[in-house]
Amino acid sequence: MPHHDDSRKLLIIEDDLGLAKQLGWHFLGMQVFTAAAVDSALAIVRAEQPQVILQDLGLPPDAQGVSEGFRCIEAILDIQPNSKILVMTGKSEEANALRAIGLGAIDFFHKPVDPDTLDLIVNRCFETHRLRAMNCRDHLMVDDLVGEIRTQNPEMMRICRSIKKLAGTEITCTLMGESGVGKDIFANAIHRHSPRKDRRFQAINCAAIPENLIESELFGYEKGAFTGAAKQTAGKIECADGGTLFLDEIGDMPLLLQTKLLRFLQQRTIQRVGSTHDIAVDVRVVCATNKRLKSMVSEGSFREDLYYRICEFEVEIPPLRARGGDRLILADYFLAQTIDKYHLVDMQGFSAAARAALLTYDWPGNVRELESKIKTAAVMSDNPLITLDDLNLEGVAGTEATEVSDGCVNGSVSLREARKLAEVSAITSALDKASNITEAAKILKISRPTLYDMMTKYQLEQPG
Ligand SMILES: Nc1ncnc2c1ncn2[C@@H]1O[C@H](COP(=O)(O)OP(=O)(O)OP(=O)(O)O)[C@@H](O)[C@H]1O
Repeated sequence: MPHHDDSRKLLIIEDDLGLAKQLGWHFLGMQVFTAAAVDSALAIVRAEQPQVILQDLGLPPDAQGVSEGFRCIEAILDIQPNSKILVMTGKSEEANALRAIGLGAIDFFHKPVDPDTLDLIVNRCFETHRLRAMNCRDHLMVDDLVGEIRTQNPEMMRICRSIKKLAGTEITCTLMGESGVGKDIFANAIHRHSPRKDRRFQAINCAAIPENLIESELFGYEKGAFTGAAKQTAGKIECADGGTLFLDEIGDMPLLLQTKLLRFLQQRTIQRVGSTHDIAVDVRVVCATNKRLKSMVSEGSFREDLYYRICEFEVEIPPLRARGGDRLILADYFLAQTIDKYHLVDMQGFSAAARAALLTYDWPGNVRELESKIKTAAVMSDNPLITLDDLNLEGVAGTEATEVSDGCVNGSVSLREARKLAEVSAITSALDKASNITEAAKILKISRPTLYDMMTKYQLEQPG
């Protein structure tokens, strides 16, 4: 008698009742549910949340076709994105199986299936589900740490943990990284998790203020200090007293002002323009820049002493293209936000080719670019699934023939696209789980050189 494990729930979606029963007997060791059509399957998914689903593609009323099978995969993943769906197909249905993987199924096998192979695949799915659920808990934990930051990337999670620790201190830190990687939201997170959270978060974009105004903006001025100084005015630093001062684009601060800022950071006092009176100000300083400050120091355009003063702790936020599966997590997140905001009730997600492109595109504008592409695509798309064309990615040709009617995708993604998507998803998820290439290659059961080749081919980055 096999050991019975009630925590394992398996749903079999199969309209051949004989086969469904036979499969049910095979898995006596777990809770098994069966359904013969999409609606009854979805009802079970909602009520029981099975971790693993064995699904036939030919389901009534389209038992000879695949439209119901595909609809079922999408609807299940909509309800429960972490479901592990295994697709059962006939021998000649490789293209459909790959397309199912493109839609989010984890694997497929041909009928009739060898019982030992079936056991292996199903057990592996339960294990993958368990690991993913653990990862998600970790993700939620990090989410809780830093508010709206969405990530499952190990390097980003490490950064989130550092930020949490850093927040409780008075250390002056500088966030580095390309434009749009999320420096602003990290700066905000530092403030919200600090003892100063109930006081002001005062942000200044040093690149956005004309050079001749920065000084008075930062330090304030006395009445009559210059033409137009009609009344005594406190500067941004003074206004931040008790709270956090966020100096964004610090690399754009003019040299002369750098000297004045350094003096403030050393003495913690300011003098308004037109005054020699020192005013003590108690602020926590956080800086951000997309410039290479160290090179600026060597070139003489950034003061070395200021560099060391603001970089007591340096955080390098990786570009989006180096964050593996985060691209899909963030894409889903921004899509959900847009659906909510604009009540896009018919919008269901991304087509397989669009998902593949989300993972392989370089995202030079990082998260900001991703956010704006997804929002525009969701609002402008005429289809329930956002297509590659809708995303309008520079240098990526729209090669998708996706026809949509009645909420079902009838057109097909080319076999090449589906294979690419399956490979990219598998590689990024292995890279996310593994701490190095060797481990990732092991998970994927391929050699390291092969993995390197594939990463180069799909422009995927190494784990941090
Ligand atoms: N991990 C994340 N999770 C959710 N939203 C994010 C994440 N990272 C960035 N964003 C969003 O992406 C957009 C750009 O982020 P942000 O403004 O923080 O980037 P930045 O690095 O400060 O850019 P810049 O250097 O141009 O100022 C914002 O709308 C932000 O909310």
